[in-house]
Amino acid sequence: MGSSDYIVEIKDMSFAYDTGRLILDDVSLNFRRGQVIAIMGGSGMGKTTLLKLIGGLLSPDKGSVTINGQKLDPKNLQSLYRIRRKMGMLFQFGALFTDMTVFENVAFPLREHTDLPEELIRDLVLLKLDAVGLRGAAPLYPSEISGGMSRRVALARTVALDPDLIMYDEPFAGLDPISMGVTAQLIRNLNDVLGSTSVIVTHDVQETFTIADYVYMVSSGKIAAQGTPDELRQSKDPFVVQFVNGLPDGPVKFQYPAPSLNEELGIKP
Ligand SMILES: Nc1ncnc2c1ncn2[C@@H]1O[C@H](COP(=O)(O)OP(=O)(O)OP(=O)(O)O)[C@@H](O)[C@H]1O
Repeated sequence: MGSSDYIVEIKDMSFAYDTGRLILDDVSLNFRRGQVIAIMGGSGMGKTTLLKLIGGLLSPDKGSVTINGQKLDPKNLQSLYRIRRKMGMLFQFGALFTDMTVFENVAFPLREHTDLPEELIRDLVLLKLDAVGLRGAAPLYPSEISGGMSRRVALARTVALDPDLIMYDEPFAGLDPISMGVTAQLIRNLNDVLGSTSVIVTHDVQETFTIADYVYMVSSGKIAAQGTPDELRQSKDPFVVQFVNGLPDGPVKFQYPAPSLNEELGIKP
């Protein structure tokens, strides 16, 4: 473990894809150990890109990402794999392997990355499934369980190797309100039980504010606001007010920039 209070330190980082458009523009953020951190913002604001940069799947054009005191260096693959081994990533929907049982899905990372004996794998898988309330579903196939249950199995699989840092991309997408609440509480509980740090990328203010310790709001490549959920709820910043209350128009415009409608329809004023 690094000595710093922060498991992730991002310093003056900028990133553009090949198209050249700057997706992240000189952002700095630090994730404190043990916390649940949310990254929020509208569609296409670069949230998933940020997770990929933290996971070392992309590398910054400028600035640095430090995990557990070790700077990510895309050229040093060995170090990258070692760091990544302590990360759990659940990317959008986290599809399960449909030809494997629930048990085998959760066992998969253990079999891939460890040489643990079969009895120990069995115990670890059952413990993880128990933590998400699905020990009884171990012999079932993904086609035999609901979407909400599949998400919980994917959570169990993500934490199978006891990661220090768990990243979730849109963990609530496509879930009914009850499953959303269950998933949110599970993310919080798994984080606390495992003593890890969790990062959630999401649009969902309601669920996120109930479990997050700290929230970053991303807009136009910058950190537009940050704080605890309480601080953000009380903020008078028009961007934060619009986002927290889900208002259709505000500093973030409902209309994509365009000529006036009259002009475009050829209507003379
Ligand atoms: N491989 C890529 N090549 C070029 N541009 C990309 C690539 N991946 C994403 N982008 C662009 O980068 C921007 C940020 O994408 P990203 O997926 O990080 O946003 P996001 O905030 O996670 O959005 P959403 O909430 O809709 O998933 C978008 O405009 C997207 O079109």
